[in-house]
Parts: sequence; C-alpha cells; structure tokens
Amino acid sequence: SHRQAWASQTQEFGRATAAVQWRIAELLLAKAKSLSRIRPAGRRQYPLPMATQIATPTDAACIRTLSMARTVAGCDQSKMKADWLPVGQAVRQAPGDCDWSPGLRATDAVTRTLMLDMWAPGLYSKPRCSRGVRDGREVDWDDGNCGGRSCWHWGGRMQRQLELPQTQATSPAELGGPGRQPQAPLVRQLGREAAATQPQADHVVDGLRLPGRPRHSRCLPAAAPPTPQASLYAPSVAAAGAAVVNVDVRPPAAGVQTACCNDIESAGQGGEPQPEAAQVHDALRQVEFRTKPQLHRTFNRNLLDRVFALTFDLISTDIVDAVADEIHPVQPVRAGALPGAASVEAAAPGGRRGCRRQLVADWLTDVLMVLLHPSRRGDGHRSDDCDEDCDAEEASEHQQLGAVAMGSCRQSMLACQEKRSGVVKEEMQAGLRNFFVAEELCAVHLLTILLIVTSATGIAASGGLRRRLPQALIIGAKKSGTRALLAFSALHPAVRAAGPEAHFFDRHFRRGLRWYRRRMPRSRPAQLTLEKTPAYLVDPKVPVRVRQMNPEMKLVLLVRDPVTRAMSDYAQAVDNAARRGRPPPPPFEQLAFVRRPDGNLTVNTAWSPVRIGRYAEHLSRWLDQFPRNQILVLSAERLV
Ligand SMILES: Nc1ncnc2c1ncn2[C@@H]1O[C@H](COP(=O)(O)OS(=O)(=O)O)[C@@H](OP(=O)(O)O)[C@H]1O
Repeated sequence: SHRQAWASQTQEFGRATAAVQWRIAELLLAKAKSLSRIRPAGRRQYPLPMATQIATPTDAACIRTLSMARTVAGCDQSKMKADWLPVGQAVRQAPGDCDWSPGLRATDAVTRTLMLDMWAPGLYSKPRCSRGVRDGREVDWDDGNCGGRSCWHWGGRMQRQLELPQTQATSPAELGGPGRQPQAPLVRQLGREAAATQPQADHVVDGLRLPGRPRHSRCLPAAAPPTPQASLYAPSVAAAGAAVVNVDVRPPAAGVQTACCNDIESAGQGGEPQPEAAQVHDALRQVEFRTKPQLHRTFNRNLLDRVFALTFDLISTDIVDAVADEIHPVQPVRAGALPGAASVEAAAPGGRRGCRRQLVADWLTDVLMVLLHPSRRGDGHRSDDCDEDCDAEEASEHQQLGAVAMGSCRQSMLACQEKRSGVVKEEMQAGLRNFFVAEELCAVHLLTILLIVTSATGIAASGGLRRRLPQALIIGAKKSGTRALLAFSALHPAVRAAGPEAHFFDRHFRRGLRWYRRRMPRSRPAQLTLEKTPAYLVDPKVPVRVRQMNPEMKLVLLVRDPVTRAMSDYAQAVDNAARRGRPPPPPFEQLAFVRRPDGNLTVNTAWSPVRIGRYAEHLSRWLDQFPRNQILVLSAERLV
C-alpha cells in the first residue's frame, strides 16, 4: 500500500510538472515567434544548436516536440512549416520543399531564420503518412498514427543530423539505416509497453487540454540512457508517471554524442528484436523501489553534468533584454525586482544591460544552488556528508567528553558546510560565467535551462523559494514510525520536509530561530514545511516554546503500542552499543522493572523507554498549550 501511495503521489507530481512544461512551452513558442523579429538582418547566423523534446507520459500524450530548426537555403518556408509540425514528414518531395532527408547536403547552407514550433497531437490530430525513399527503398513516414506500418521517426532523424558536423555530408548509413544495430533495447521495450496500453481520453490539466495517447504511438517516454547524455531523467520517473524532459544540446566538442532521440528512431524501425520480458521486469522493479529523493539525486547529477557541458556559441545582444522580459512572468529578473538589484545595477559593468545579465546569472546561480546541491535541499533525507560525519563523531564524543564536545562538533559541521557550499557556489558561478563567455545570452538556451529546472522541481518557477520555519511538527513518539511518516508526507509536492532531526525546541533553542530556519528546506509559499523530532513529545519545556514561536502550529503525534515501542527503543540501544563496540545494556526485563521496598516488582517508569510510552502524561502538557484541533494523533499500527 505504501508503494501504491507513492505511485499515486508521484503521478500527481508528474501532472503538476506537465502543466508547468506546457506553460514554459508556450513561452518558448512565443519567444520563437518574436526571435525572428528581434534579430536584425545581417547579424550573426544561428547554427542549429539543439532540439528539445518534452515527453509527458503522465498525460499519456505521445510526445510534444518543441524543436528549433533552421530553414535551408531555397526552402519554401510555408511548406517547411507544414512538414515540420507532425513528426515524420521529412523527405524532399519537390524542389523547394524543405529537405530533411538523409541525403541532405545543405547543412552548411546559411541559416536564414530561426524557426521554432511545437508539435502536439491534440493540435494536429489528423494522421499524416507519406511515402519516401530511404536507403534506396520506399518507406512510410509516420507521425505515430500510421496504423502500425513500419515508419521512421522524424524526431530521431533530426537528432542524428544535429550530431553531424555541419560540413559533413550525411549518408543514410551514417544516419542510422535499417542495418544499424539498435542501441537501447530497454527504450524500445518501455515504448512497446506504453504503446500496448489502451489510448486514453483527452483531459484537462490546469486549464490546458492534454490529448490522450494516439493508438499507434511510437513516441516513447524517456528511458534508461545508453550514455549519460541520453536522458536527463531516469526511466523510473517516466514509468512512475512523472513528466520527462530530454534536452539535447549539440555539444561544442567533436565526439560528444547526444543520444536522446536515436533510440526513438531505432524504435521506429521494423524487424527489431523482441524485448525480453525479464529485462522489462528488471527495469520496472528498479522503478518501483526508487524513492523521490533518490530520483532527484540521480537527476541532479545528470543535470549538473549537462548544464556545465553547455557552451553557448550562439549569441545576440538583443536577445538579452527579450529574455529578461520573457522570464519576467516566470521569475522576476528585472532590475529592481530582486533584493539588492539597485546596487548591482549601479556596480554592473555595461550599465543596465550588463546588470540585467548579472541578475539573470545570479538568479540562475541561486536556483541551481538550491536544486543541485544536496546539502541545500532537505529532501527528507540526510544528504550532507558534513552532517553525517558530525553525527557519528558527535555520538562517540558525546559519550566520552560530554556536552562540550557536541558544541565543537556542531561548529566544525557548520564550518564544513560553509566551506562546501562556498566551493559549490564558486563552481556554479564559474559554470555560469561560461554561459556568458561571449558576454551574451541566448534566449533559447536560458529558457531551456528554465525548462530543466522547473522539471526538476515539478513546481512552477514562480514564487519565492526560501527557507521557512515549519508550520507542522511531528512531535513523536520515538520509535513509532515517525521517519516513515515524514518520508511519506514528503512525497507530496506540497510538502517539504526537513531531513535530519533539528532538536531545536529541546536541545538548540538558544541558537535562535535563524539557526532553526537554516535547518529547513527551501519551499515555496504554497508548500508546507514539516519537521520531525520525536524527542519533543517528552521534553516538558517544548510545548511552551513551540507555542511562543507559532501558536498556529499543527502537531502530529504518532503513537505505537507502548510495550512494542519500548522494545524497539531498547533494541536500538543494543544495536547502538554493538556498533560502537560497547558492552550491551542489561536485559530488557532487568531495566523495565524495579523492586519496590516491599520486595515486589513494579514497572520502572523512570526508565526512558517506558517513560516515553506514557503518552497521556506527555500529551496533557501539549493540550495545555494547544487546542485539540491542532493535534493529530495517529496510530502507528494502523499507519504502518
Ligand atoms: N513503513 C514502515 N512499516 C513498518 N514499520 C515501520 C515503517 N517505517 C518504520 N517502521 C518502524 O518504526 C520504527 C522506527 O520508528 P521511528 O522512525 O519513529 O524511529 S526514530 O524515533 O526516528 O528513531 C521501527 O520499529 P522497530 O523495527 O520495531 O524498531 C521501524 O521498523
């Protein structure tokens, strides 16, 4: 049931992401239209730098392709556009048609226009199939609705072309003819699985109509990448229903491959080997057992590599302002809209424009810092090495030296965190400086980054992302499944959970709210920040302190059968002793009972594992400070 819950939560997360992607797609589309107006004639040409594909398996749409292309000299643009929109139409059929065929030699022709358009099954519902020649034989070109005939995929072909140096003549074999070995069986398998399921009805997400999957779709959710460049999102996300973004940017260095769509292409070929069921199951098993934080970490690593691999050779001064304007509705980057903007503007070399560029860079640094650096995230999991080191150190030193050592440990942990985040920030800034190496910014690149970033979070880029004090606390009880409850809750996109127990109200109260806030994950205004420290339940000082901070605080108390809870507590103590090489504690019975003066045995309520289980006693202190309707009491047995 926990897996099912996870799947449905992830589905929801994916739907939110899909809606965001649509919004960004619209922005990008609008941007594309304006780009041709912005760029004055005679300016630097745009080589074709990238193709972006957005696949949204959550809404079962086949693929929404958002692509940028150049027209070829002599190309009739009206035909080009008509050919462009549905996937598949790629063969020169008459002189003057736009030619994306395998024999295309015109890749070094001058780029005339930057053209960008979006394909969506809902917008172009009629199947478009046509005949074309490939490898000397006639084949069907398919937009995914050709009734299962052997077809080629436009997306894959296009991608192949992008990988080739501009001056290199392309031959069918180079472009991946039928004789070529398929590269990623898993991709095809997942694709076939997807295609085997029934088409789904159109539906509306966030005011946008999202079409159901076409019956014979060959468009695939992103799947296991054969190379690190293949996909930013691991297949687990796709299979779990979250949205997927594949962004391929033609790398500047020769020999670096962008493999994203090759697999889609090979999936369209007839005669491919049948998938092996075991492999599919293996893949799906992996999917099920992954957790959201793990996904984020995988995603972020790939994203980091990708972002730093970007270098921008396409640049137009005029675009910078347009970009800032375009992003504005998504995230305020205008001068004056950000804290400290006035001083940045005054100091920025290059005046207002330089300032704006600086602001964009700063903003991106900030966003990337949050998204990419695990120690700054707080995914509900402990992810900071500094913290982990310290906890281990803290535990042993605490035993040997007492509380003083704890303070110094915390200090060294904080120093360690500072140092690490400083290094990361420098690295990121250096990476971003490369973006501006030619002192300009390409609109489409920036929007692509936004696209990636919003996909990573699943949340629109609007709104202030910052650390907030918790609005809800899991106050206990220890060993009642509080970690599980926190982790489940954190799966919800509207919940951000602090990873390690903060112990603010019991141990670290003197450090102040600033310290506490710094322990919280960054969140958006609509998100709820949740912290759990089970020790809060039993410390008599805590309820008053919590009320002082926030009388509206929501409190969650998870209670477990006090006997099994005590045993769990005791088991942990035994385990800890063994891990630290200390002698085991006395037997449970010996600790749990004391002999009364009259010689009879009685329960030792002073022993912590027993004392913690006296829930009514602890709860009455909380009820002195908070109304009953702010306290949610859950049964651990029923929950887990
Ligand atoms: N999902 C799920 N299903 C069943 N049981 C679960 C689950 N998650 C945690 N647990 C059990 O909860 C116990 C740990 O509780 P806590 O997370 O509150 O521990 S702690 O206070 O944070 O140390 C611990 O109990 P014991 O195994 O009896 O020690 C865990 O096994």
